[in-house]
Amino acid sequence: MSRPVKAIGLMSGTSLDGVDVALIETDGENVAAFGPGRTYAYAEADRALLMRALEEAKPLTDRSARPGVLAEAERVVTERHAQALAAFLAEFPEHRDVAAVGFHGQTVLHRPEIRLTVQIGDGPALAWAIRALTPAPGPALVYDLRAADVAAGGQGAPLVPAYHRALAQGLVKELALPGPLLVLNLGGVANITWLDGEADPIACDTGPANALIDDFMKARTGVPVDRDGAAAAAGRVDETVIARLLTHPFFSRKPPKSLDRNDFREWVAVHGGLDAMSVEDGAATLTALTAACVGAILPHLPKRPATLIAAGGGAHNPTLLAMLRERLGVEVVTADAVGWSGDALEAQAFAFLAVRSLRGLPLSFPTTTGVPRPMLGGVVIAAG
Ligand SMILES: Nc1ncnc2c1ncn2[C@@H]1O[C@H](COP(=O)(O)OP(=O)(O)OP(=O)(O)O)[C@@H](O)[C@H]1O
Ligand SMILES: CC(=O)N[C@H]1[C@@H]2OC[C@@H](O2)[C@@H](O)[C@@H]1O[C@H](C)C(=O)O
Repeated sequence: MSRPVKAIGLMSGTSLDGVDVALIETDGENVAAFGPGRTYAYAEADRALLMRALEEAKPLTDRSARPGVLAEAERVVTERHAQALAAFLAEFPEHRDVAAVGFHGQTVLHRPEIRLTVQIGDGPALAWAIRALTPAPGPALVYDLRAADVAAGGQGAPLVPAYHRALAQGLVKELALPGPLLVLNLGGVANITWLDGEADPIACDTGPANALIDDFMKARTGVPVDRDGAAAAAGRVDETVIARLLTHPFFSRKPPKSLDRNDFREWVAVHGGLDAMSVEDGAATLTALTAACVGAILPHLPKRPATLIAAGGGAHNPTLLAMLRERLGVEVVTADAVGWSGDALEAQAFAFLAVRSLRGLPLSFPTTTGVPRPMLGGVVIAAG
């Protein structure tokens, strides 16, 4: 192992729930130690602004353009990240000597088929803000981590597989979990990494995870979450709807493949029949859809996974975990149960990727994003 450094990852995911901040010690190949992780929730007004930004980003063709509300959204995203980092370093002053910060930003549009992915968040402005929070020379900041992959013809997502692989190496040794492993992130969108010993990891997005559930719950109850899957547990799954929704051509495509947060919104609005369902039945059907979409990836994998490790916010939803067990017929464990942090995993991954970027190591691979060759990535603002 090269000398590990302290790195912080900052992630604002597709669920638009807040800014995740996490610290790890890493050399970009292995993880020497996990530090703390925190989520700083967006206020309702910020969330509404980001929702509008997603709408207004739809016609973008230039990834640097910030028309309409996007300029304000970028300013707010940058400010919330600076505030989140300030709060984190105030709580953990012993980590002000951090060497690297990975800044994902907020994806507002993802169209890899036209080589376009747009993450808002002003790297130079955040680097400036970080200078005031850390002793000189301060950390290097790495941002815009998806652009190079997409420009080279890759999907630009998911990027966490390199991190999943690093973590799984330790796990296989320590816990002797039966493989192959499937690491499942249940954020706004769901993505998987399939890991089998020395084989190249296979990764892709699988379909919606919480975004559709959150939007449905917000529209029907005013609260954008089905807390602990309570509504879904009380409802009845409409299997006809699930079967109809799974006819979308995305599900027959082999990995690598990736999604925009809202790719299934219209499809579900047209084919889901949710308006006619009770809150419980709608929640149950959308939760089962998430599990069924993960099931739909299994035929595309070289070998059936023996263990599924669930991470991301959806891992807190016991109804969803039960549906995954039932539909996939695999052992389902949570990331926390294997000693990882399900809530901090993505932010940790961007800390890890920042260090990889600084060391000139690839972030993505032909089997994870479909990029033609292992790909470097990230824009670096050096310390000092
Ligand atoms: N106790 C809970 N019960 C049910 N759902 C929950 C619970 N806690 C979190 N969630 C869901 O998890 C979501 C947040 O997940 P997470 O933070 O992993 O998403 P993200 O990182 O924003 O998304 P992505 O991984 O797609 O970028 C919330 O929007 C909510 O729907
Ligand atoms: C374009 C984009 O931001 N994609 C996100 C999104 O949220 C989950 C899934 O879709 C995943 O592909 C990706 O995030 C994770 C962190 C990734 O790149 O691995």
